[in-house]
Amino acid sequence: MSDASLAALGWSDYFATQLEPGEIEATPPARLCDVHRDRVQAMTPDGEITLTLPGDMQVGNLAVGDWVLVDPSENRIVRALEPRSVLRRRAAGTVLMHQLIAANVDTLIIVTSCNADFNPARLERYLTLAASSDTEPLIILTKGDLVDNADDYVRQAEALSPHVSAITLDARDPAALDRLSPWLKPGATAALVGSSGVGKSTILNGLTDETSETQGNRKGDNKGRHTTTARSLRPTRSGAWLIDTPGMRSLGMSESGDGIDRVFSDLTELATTCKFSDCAHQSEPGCAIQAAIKAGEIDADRFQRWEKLLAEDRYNSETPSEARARKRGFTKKVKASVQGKRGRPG
Ligand SMILES: Nc1nc2c(ncn2[C@@H]2O[C@H](COP(=O)(O)OP(=O)(O)OP(=O)(O)O)[C@@H](O)[C@H]2O)c(=O)[nH]1
Ligand SMILES: [Zn+2]
Repeated sequence: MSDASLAALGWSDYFATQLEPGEIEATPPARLCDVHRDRVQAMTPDGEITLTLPGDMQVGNLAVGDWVLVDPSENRIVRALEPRSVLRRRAAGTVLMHQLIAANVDTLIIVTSCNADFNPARLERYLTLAASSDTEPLIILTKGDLVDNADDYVRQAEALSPHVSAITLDARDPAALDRLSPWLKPGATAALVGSSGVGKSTILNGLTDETSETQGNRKGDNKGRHTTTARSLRPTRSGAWLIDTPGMRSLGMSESGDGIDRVFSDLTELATTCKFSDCAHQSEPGCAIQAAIKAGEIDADRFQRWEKLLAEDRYNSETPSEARARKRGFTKKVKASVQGKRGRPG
């Protein structure tokens, strides 16, 4: 197995540095392309394999996109490598739990359209999701062909945060999809999120090719051997990978963590210069936020959306017992304990 063929699957130094000497030969790496309750599928430079889990490992701790080390004699996972990024959602239950949706995603492609779906608050939530999961956000504004002012939408989208790129296109036009190539280099991994009907399937189908030969085929092997195209991790024609699972498509934005601080880094920073450290940015004397709004330096609507996201994040990060306590009226006490948890991993 060559480093080049592993790199085509998304392998990088980030994973190589987690290995002990000799480990890569004894227990070769594989990348998960399908995670089911009873079975895990993985890609290797030699094709796709079905893996079993060791007794002390639960399938819930694995996600599509993860790298694992495999005992080749039994096709059994030995251990999972630390992912570079993780997308997760809050799971229903009595304690605060998370469900893993995808691992090792480089770019979170946020899809919206240049019309009724365009909504700054919704986009900020997705940007927050990208920031809290260590993925790079890219906003795609579809249906640019249906409006005269597509560039206005691009400007509005890029104004949402100091750290975002946006492009507009007609998702049905294959030539337009070529503009995504900087984010879809060989070995790179992307995932698409967005409301129903904005064009996610159109983009996915435009970038992938069901009949293309997959990794198992080598040059010179003309036997026509085709490995099954992975369903959840799909290869693009440019050699990148797209994660497409039902969980990914319906990924909400309830778990924001420190992502909000990163998307609104300019406001977070400005707030540290308010006179009072617990300033609510309403009518306190010496409030830097209100002063900046008055001076026209920041947009009042954006400030309101920031406040709303922070309040929602506090609410969503409550465990059921904290929620009961809040409802009983111990608001202050709960708030303090919930705030202490912000930004904690998993
Ligand atoms: N004019 C135009 N139509 C588009 C564009 N992108 C998507 N469409 C159309 O919009 C409709 C919905 O697109 P889909 O790709 O199915 O949307 P989706 O986001 O996958 O929707 P769900 O599967 O419900 O999540 C289809 O009829 C597409 O042809 C675009 O850029 N321009
Ligand atoms: Zn203030």
